[in-house]
Formats: sequence, C-alpha cells, structure tokens
Amino acid sequence: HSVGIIGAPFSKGQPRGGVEDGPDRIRSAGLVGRLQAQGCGVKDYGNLRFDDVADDAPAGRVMRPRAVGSASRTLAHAVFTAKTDGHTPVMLGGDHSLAIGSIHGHAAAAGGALSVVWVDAHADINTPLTTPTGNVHGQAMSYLVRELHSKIPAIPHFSWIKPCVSAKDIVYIGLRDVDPEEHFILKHLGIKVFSMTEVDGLGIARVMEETCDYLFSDAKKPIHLSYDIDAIDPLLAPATGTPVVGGLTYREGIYITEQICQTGLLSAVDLVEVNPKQGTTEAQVLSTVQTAVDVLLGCFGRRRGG
Ligand SMILES: N[C@](CCCC[B-](O)(O)O)(CCN1CCC(O)CC1)C(=O)O
Ligand SMILES: [Mn+2]
Ligand SMILES: [Mn+2]
Ligand SMILES: [Mn+2]
Repeated sequence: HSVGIIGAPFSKGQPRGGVEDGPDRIRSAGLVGRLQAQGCGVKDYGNLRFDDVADDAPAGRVMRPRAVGSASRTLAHAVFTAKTDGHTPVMLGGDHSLAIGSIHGHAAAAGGALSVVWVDAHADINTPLTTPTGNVHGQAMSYLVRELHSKIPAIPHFSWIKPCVSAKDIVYIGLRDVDPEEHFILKHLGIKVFSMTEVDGLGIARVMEETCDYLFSDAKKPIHLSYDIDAIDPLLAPATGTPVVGGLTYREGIYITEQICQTGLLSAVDLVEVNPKQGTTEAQVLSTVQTAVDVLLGCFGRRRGG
C-alpha cells in the first residue's frame, strides 16, 4: 500500500470548535511512523488551507454553506490528486461534511462506480429540507446519492457537487442515532444498514460477511471507507462532537478495518470527527486519537494475529 495523507482541519460542518485540531493530533500520535513500520509507503500532503468566508448566512436551514461547500471543493481536488498520484488517500478530519469532498474527488479519480462503507453512529443523510440542526456533517450523504438529487435545493458554493454514489452501493455500519426523516430516506431508497441492533444480533463477523457479499453481488467496485470515530463507543472514543452510548467495541471497530483491508478493494479512507476539545481529560483525548490511529493501521494491513 501507498498511503496519501491529507489533513483537513475543518470544523464548519458543525458548531463545536476543536475538530480542526484532529489532523495534527492524529499525526502526533505517530500515524506516519506506524504505517511505515508496517510496510506502507506514506506521502503526507500536509494540511489543507481553507479560506475564511465572510457573510456566510444560512441557506434555508443549512448552516455555513459557503465555507462548507468551498472546503469540500478544495478537498475534492486534493483527494483526486493523491489518487491519481497512485496513493490511497487518507483524509484526516475535521468534521464529516468533508466526506462530500473526499467522495467526490475519489469518484472523479476512480472514473467509475464506488462502494461506500459508512461507519458511524449517525446516517448523515439528512437533506437541506429535513436536517433538524442545519449542520452539514449530518447531511453529507444527501448531496452524494444520485437518488436524492431531486430533493436537494441549490445551496451557495455547492453547485460544483455532482451526485456520484448509487443507493445500492452504500452500506452503513454502527447506526444508533438516526433521525426519523433519515430513517424514511434509508427505507425508501432501500439502503443497506447494519445498525448496532444488527451488530448485536448477527455479530460483527457476520455483518462484515454480509457487507462484502452485498457490495460485491454485482460487480467489485473500489471501496470508499468513511469512518466517523463516533461509531466507536464513547467509553473508548469520548473526544468527539456527537457521542452516542452503545457503540462499537475496539475489537469490532478494528475487525471492520481488517476485513475491508482483506478485500483488496480499499481505495480511499476518511477518519473524521476526532475533536480533542471534546475530551474532558488528556487521557480521553489520547484514547480517542490512539483508536483512530489503530483504525487506520487496520485499513492498511495491520493484523492482530501478526
Ligand atoms: N443527525 C444529526 C446529527 C449528525 C451527526 C453528524 B456526524 O458526522 O457526527 O455523524 C442530529 C442528531 N440528533 C438531533 C436531535 C437530538 O435530540 C438528537 C441528535 C444532525 O444534526 O443531522
Ligand atoms: Mn458522521
Ligand atoms: Mn457520527
Ligand atoms: Mn459565492
């Protein structure tokens, strides 16, 4: 594997300060060295710079639309470049609105259909008309899914976004806080969901078996893994903006990455929503950041059995 690290210190897809510090905290926990130690080539592209946007008034319910749209556009170009340079892009967030840019850029570089595995406590598929908060980190998927295009109004600085993912090519793992409107959308579009109920009922091994069978049932497509650290139980990963009890164990969180790695189809990764300021102690921050690092190491070949 050759990994292309892209830091995306961006926070305006949600209201809590600190998530912009995620990239550097993950790096300072030794990500690059650990990847190299397990045999990966690593190119660190550094942190993207996101210009401030003045007068970023809400667009309907959508908060900070211009900053969010511009940041993801910048990220899309960076992910495209890393991918075409021959690396597997690893986007370090920053909030989950950035997945708009990372998936868009990945799709542009991949040229064809992508599978998306979205590991998260949340579905992040509210539309601008359904969002209960206006925070784009809870809407990212709605701009990307082809079947929702007719439900998306024009948003300032979002006009560059072309939907690039089909509903049938998406699998969610870890859901446990889904808004009613999101639930309707997931059902209506027939999107494959393994909520924490399925994780408990089936066990993570069966969840991953069914995920792979489902994604590869027609054709094998490159996988975009979008991993929100809040999928992991807050007892282990508390330093995040929207923690929800009853999350994935460390072992489940890592098992997901080991299995995705084994497909040989992992093509881009997001690791988002690490917010050091949301930890009440340094130990809580370290636990969150170390888990994030281990998730990424699992994506790129680390296996607990050696
Ligand atoms: N679904 C939420 C949370 C999104 C989380 C985004 B992330 O990237 O972290 O996955 C709203 C969640 N919900 C709002 C009402 C509350 O009472 C319960 C939480 C939203 O704001 O859309
Ligand atoms: Mn998310
Ligand atoms: Mn989440
Ligand atoms: Mn403008």
